Amino acid sequence: MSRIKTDICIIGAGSGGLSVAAGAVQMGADVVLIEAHKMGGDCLNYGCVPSKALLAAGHKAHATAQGAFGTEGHPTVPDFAAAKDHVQATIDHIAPVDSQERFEGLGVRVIRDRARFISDTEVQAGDHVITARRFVIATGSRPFVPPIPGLDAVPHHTNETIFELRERPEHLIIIGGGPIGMEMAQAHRRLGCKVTVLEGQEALGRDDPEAAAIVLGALRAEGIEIVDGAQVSAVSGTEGAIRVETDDGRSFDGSHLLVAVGRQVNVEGLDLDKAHVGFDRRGVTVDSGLRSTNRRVYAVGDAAGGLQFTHVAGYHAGVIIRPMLFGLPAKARTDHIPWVTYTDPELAQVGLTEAEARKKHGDRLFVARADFAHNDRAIATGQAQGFAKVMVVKGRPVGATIVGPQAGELIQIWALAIANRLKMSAIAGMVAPYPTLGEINKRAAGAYFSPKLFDSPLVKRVVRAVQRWL
Ligand SMILES: Cc1cc2nc3c(=O)[nH]c(=O)nc-3n(C[C@H](O)[C@H](O)[C@H](O)COP(=O)(O)OP(=O)(O)OC[C@H]3O[C@@H](n4cnc5c(N)ncnc54)[C@H](O)[C@@H]3O)c2cc1C
Ligand SMILES: NC(=O)c1ccc[n+]([C@@H]2O[C@H](COP(=O)([O-])OP(=O)(O)OC[C@H]3O[C@@H](n4cnc5c(N)ncnc54)[C@H](O)[C@@H]3O)[C@@H](O)[C@H]2O)c1
Repeated sequence: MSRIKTDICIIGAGSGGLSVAAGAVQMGADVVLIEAHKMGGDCLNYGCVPSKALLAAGHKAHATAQGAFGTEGHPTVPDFAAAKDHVQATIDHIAPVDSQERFEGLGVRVIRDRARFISDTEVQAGDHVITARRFVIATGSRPFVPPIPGLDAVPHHTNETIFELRERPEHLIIIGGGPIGMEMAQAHRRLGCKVTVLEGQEALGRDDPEAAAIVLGALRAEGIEIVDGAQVSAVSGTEGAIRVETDDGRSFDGSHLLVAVGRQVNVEGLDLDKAHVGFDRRGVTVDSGLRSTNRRVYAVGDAAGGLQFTHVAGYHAGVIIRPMLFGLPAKARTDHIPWVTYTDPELAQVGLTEAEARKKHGDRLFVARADFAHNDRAIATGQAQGFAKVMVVKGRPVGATIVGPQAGELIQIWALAIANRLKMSAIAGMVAPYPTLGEINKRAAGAYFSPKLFDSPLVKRVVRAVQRWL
């Protein structure tokens, strides 16, 4: 048994753990990083990266099939295996950034084994016992596979296996209409599969309903069957002939099954009780500074039990570096976190949705809105569908929703504004290049000011008075 003493011991080399390790070691801390499986975690291997690569392959196939503006479309059956080659090539391209070699090059000691606490101050991983001043739990999450009768006996995929499938599913049934379900639905549809999404409540139910309706309408128009209120209650059959039943007595037949009904955090097996670290099924119990019930132990990313996104894991890393390295206080905010569903059209959100803002701020809320139908660039590119709406309270944005082309890029200015508590005037005062999709944000800011300027009797009186003197 080897004994190692270090400043910071991180469990999990996914988005969160890698960000803490890179930051801490480059600022002079002694760092041990423990990974049981693949460097890069979910995002690189089974999540963001393969899903966006598969969507990109689907979007290309779709654009080729469609043609546009006088260029003839070529409705061929896309090469599904080639799309998977693109997925793997994308992972391979990015992997060196997350690799053991890179982190060892930075000075991190990387241990490839499963870690568990053996006391308040010690973690064991294989033959190593690591004593550290601070520990970081960055163990992420895995797909939740619900106890649906029959499911364990029926071949099914999760995000951990679907990207390996090289033969095109004839008819993919997806249980769950969240972001994973909808992104995978469109990628597979555009790569030539028949797709049915069975959603127990409402598809994209966490998003603004008006924006979600635009995405769902577009997906349905491509031929994806999306069934709301379809709570799956039983599954039967074999590969190629799968039957899914819902609790209202309906049944759906398909060739393949993908389960995408949410995530389960990886906290079991860590022996957290031996370190007096509290947890429940949502994750490690943390305070606003991401510190657990054991003051030496922090949690970041999916394991911290909040929003589950790669950029949140990265943000968490920045938050805990301050107290761990400098002894300074830090708090994690959630009000400025954006998220994007990368369907076509994209759906992006930061801060409060309209409904949340209405509930929190009541009559003080002003919703400033602009439509892509009036955005010249969107018209020129044939993408003039969707909108931006900005929730404004006392002259400052508290939330923004964008649905339409490149919504994920366009939301960033509102993420900046909310993070820095900028006023709407900061956006309205910006000159946006013409013609860009980004003008929609300036126009939304303008929509906030225009009633104050154009509908105000006071402004009109002042202008008339000044005109007499000029
Ligand atoms: C299909 C899909 C698509 C997604 N798309 C996006 C997206 O577009 N944008 C976005 O922001 N987010 C996306 N996400 C979410 C994102 O992948 C996660 O939020 C992110 O990976 C969380 O990072 P993490 O560091 O907390 O955990 P992970 O990346 O899961 O890393 C945790 C690591 O800890 C290791 N580990 C666990 N237990 C132990 C142990 N006991 N000892 C040692 N190592 C251990 C695991 O092997 C893993 O490598 C997507 C997720 C999925 C599933
Ligand atoms: N673009 C992105 O940033 C992105 C993409 C994919 C995933 N993610 C992350 O991964 C997380 C998990 O995504 P997800 O889509 O798996 O989960 P989710 O919790 O967002 O959605 C799961 C859906 O499954 C439904 N459901 C649950 N049980 C069901 C049943 N028995 N029958 C039918 N429907 C059922 C739920 O009502 C819900 O709408 C997301 O919350 C997000 O944090 C992010």
